[in-house]
Amino acid sequence: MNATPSTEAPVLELRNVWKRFGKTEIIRGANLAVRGGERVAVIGPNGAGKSTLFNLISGRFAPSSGEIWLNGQRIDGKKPYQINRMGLSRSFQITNIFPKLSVFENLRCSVLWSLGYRYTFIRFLADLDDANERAEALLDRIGLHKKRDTLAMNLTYAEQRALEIGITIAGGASVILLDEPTAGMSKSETRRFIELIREVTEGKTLLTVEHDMGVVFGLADRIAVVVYGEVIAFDTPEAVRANPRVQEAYLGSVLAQQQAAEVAH
Ligand SMILES: Nc1ncnc2c1ncn2[C@@H]1O[C@H](COP(=O)(O)OP(=O)(O)OP(=O)(O)O)[C@@H](O)[C@H]1O
Repeated sequence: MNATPSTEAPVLELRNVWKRFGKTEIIRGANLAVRGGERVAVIGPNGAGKSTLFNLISGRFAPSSGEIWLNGQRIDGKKPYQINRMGLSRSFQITNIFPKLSVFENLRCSVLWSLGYRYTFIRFLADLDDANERAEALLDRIGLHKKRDTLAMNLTYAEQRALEIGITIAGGASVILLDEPTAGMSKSETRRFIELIREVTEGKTLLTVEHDMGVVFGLADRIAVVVYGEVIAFDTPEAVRANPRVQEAYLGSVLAQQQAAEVAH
């Protein structure tokens, strides 16, 4: 949808970003300019640096050099919570969930955190009408209304992943980073989950690291291909699929493997 060229300023931009661990260069001059509202899948071979890129964008690591911009403000070197308050939210998989709180309470905690409360005020939560309303609305959006009072630890795996997405969007961030959101799901769960992600990120900018090419081609407006710490292509799914450099470096072998796996089943 939003993959046509635009003169709008990018909402997220990496400018010549490098990351070294000791002497090892993991990210080597990465450039990326993501437009508002587009869905971007980041793909590439194992160890290419996809998670490291996410860690740099979300503030877990500071770049060795280069700049990262979010909504017109420089964010490289800022702390994760500062970047979060500036409008970027990253899923941390199920480690982000409080297993002994209910689904509703998990969502409410996230809403409150985004409003500036701390978990030590948990006893006052019931009085906070605004947070309650927002948490109820989130329950609907992620399709867990029937599980409102279920402890998070008793949810199915797919439901936990849905809750994780709810927690990630709870603060109203405009840029959402999801790390392999459908990992570990069956094919039918994956299909449903892609729909959920589409719905809950409508109007937001989404970046997702993904290995499953079905998810990538089903979800992404544009695909960023990371190989050996560089973004070697950033284009529409059709253009990326047809790109000889991408075919050679990554996609040719991955698509062949996936096709072989499908034939085998
Ligand atoms: N904190 C760290 N210290 C040293 N090396 C690291 C650190 N984090 C990541 N690396 C290295 O950086 C390289 C890229 O890792 P990264 O996890 O970013 O790749 P990836 O593309 O996400 O891989 P995968 O698809 O397998 O998850 C790997 O060789 C990894 O060992």
